[in-house]
Amino acid sequence: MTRKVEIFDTTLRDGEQTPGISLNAKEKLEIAKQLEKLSVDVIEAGFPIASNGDFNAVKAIAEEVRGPIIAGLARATSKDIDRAAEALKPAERPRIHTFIASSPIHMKYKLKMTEDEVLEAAVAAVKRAKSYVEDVEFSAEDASRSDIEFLCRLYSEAIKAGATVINIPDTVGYATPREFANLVTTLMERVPEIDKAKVSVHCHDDLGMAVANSLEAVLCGVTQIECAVNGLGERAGNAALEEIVMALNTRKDFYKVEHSINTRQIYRTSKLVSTITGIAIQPNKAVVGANAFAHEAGIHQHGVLAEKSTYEIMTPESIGLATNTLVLGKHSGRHAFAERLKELGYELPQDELDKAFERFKELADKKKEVTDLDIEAIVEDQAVKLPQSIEVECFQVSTGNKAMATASVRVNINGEIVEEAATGSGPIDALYRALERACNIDCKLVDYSIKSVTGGKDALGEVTVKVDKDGKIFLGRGLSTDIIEASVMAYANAMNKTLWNNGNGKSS
Ligand SMILES: CC(=O)SCCNC(=O)CCNC(=O)[C@H](O)C(C)(C)COP(=O)(O)OP(=O)(O)OC[C@H]1O[C@@H](n2cnc3c(N)ncnc32)[C@H](O)[C@@H]1OP(=O)(O)O
Ligand SMILES: CC(C)C(=O)C(=O)O
Repeated sequence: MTRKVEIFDTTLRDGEQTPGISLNAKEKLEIAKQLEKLSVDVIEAGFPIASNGDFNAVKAIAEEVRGPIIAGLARATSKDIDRAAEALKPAERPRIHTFIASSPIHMKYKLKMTEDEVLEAAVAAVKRAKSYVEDVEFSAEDASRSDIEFLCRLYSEAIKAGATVINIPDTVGYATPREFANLVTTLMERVPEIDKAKVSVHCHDDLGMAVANSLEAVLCGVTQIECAVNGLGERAGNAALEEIVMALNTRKDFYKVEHSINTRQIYRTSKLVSTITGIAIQPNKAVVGANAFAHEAGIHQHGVLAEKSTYEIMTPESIGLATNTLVLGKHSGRHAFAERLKELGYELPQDELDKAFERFKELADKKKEVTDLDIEAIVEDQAVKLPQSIEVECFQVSTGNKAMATASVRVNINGEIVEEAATGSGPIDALYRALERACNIDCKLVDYSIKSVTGGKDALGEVTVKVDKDGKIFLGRGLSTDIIEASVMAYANAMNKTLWNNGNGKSS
């Protein structure tokens, strides 16, 4: 039978120790209910002695959440254990998690206790916890920097005292995967009573090795992993739940273990935790980051369009995400662009598609990401385009609150290059006057409007103008990330139409 690894979620305890997070009982309960849906085996709901608020949160979770074991943390002291027991009273499946540090550094400087005193406190704590609940977890804090002889003695005595779970923490994220595997294996071999308890690990991410260390421990035979959603936790955080679970899933061929997590709830859980804690998820975060299922490069997009597994080792659906995304940007290719146009309902003939793709690439050089609205704007702009008799080759404008706006333009009118300059009440007015002079068209601007077609600082601006020429109104549109350029394009577009109306336009 395949071994099962239990997922002990400590988002609400160690996760809450993330600098800047303080959750109230209602928020903790909401997260706990989502963790229940995620189907974690254990929810460490808090540290009841820490505050009345945390006591109440653990109690509320113990009252309302059914299914997972509900754990409360306690130092190896009577008052902590009594408080934890009190908070956990309503739980269907309570667990008291008691701990004491075992490393020379912690014992000498923090606890000011000898090995024997720590051993005695640990045994007394486990026994006291056991007097309240059947399920007692014992952790030797800073195990990875502890003396192995002492550690074996400590775990052995904790199990004899009634611990049902012994947890091996890499409290300060110091161990390397090989060292941590050696530690776990040594304890498995040398603690005589170890088969009477579940063996757990709790890894921190100070050197970015929390997930790797936890997974190494799985290979050594541990049956519980402690982790937190989005990798939250003290300092650099804990092993990220979603990374561990998806590694076990995706590489089941390698780890060969079962777990109970409903992976389709991962994305929702991650979002909820991020929203409630206010800790944003970095875009390149494994599994749940915004880019985890996004492809930008043309070669990758082409591969994914042909067969998703070319560049996706797990499906977005498996974590509860509707779909992957092909992000259109400067690295994208024709395949992805054409596919997006199709999704947006545009079926363009090849020559128009080529033109639109060219404009898309020009825009992508200026913008980080080209959105659907940008693409629609490009296609629609192209659809209404008449052959251009007037092409603005370049323009320049200078303005200031204490200076007269001056503009110059160079225009190609049916192959003839004309340069002109003008002043105006503002940069747009100056440019429009220069354009009128260069094109020798006597028209009047009757309406000017500008709007942002897309969001962000690098959004496309769309300028629409109405121009009166001999009593007739001509509409012009311009689109650019530069609103001055969009204004020039819009006016040139309207003037171009006046020429076509007069029969002066020329097919380009
Ligand atoms: C590795 C971990 O993540 S462990 C969990 C860490 N989490 C937290 O500390 C969050 C909640 N903590 C708190 O609210 C507070 O620290 C409390 C309520 C637990 C204790 O507060 P205070 O009584 O004011 O003590 P303070 O936090 O300043 O110092 C810790 C005390 O606990 C002792 N202690 C630390 N760990 C343990 C332990 N496992 N068993 C027994 N005593 C311990 C320390 O030696 C120190 O004792 P001292 O007051 O006699 O010097
Ligand atoms: C309480 C223990 C498990 C802990 O949080 C740690 O050692 O990091």
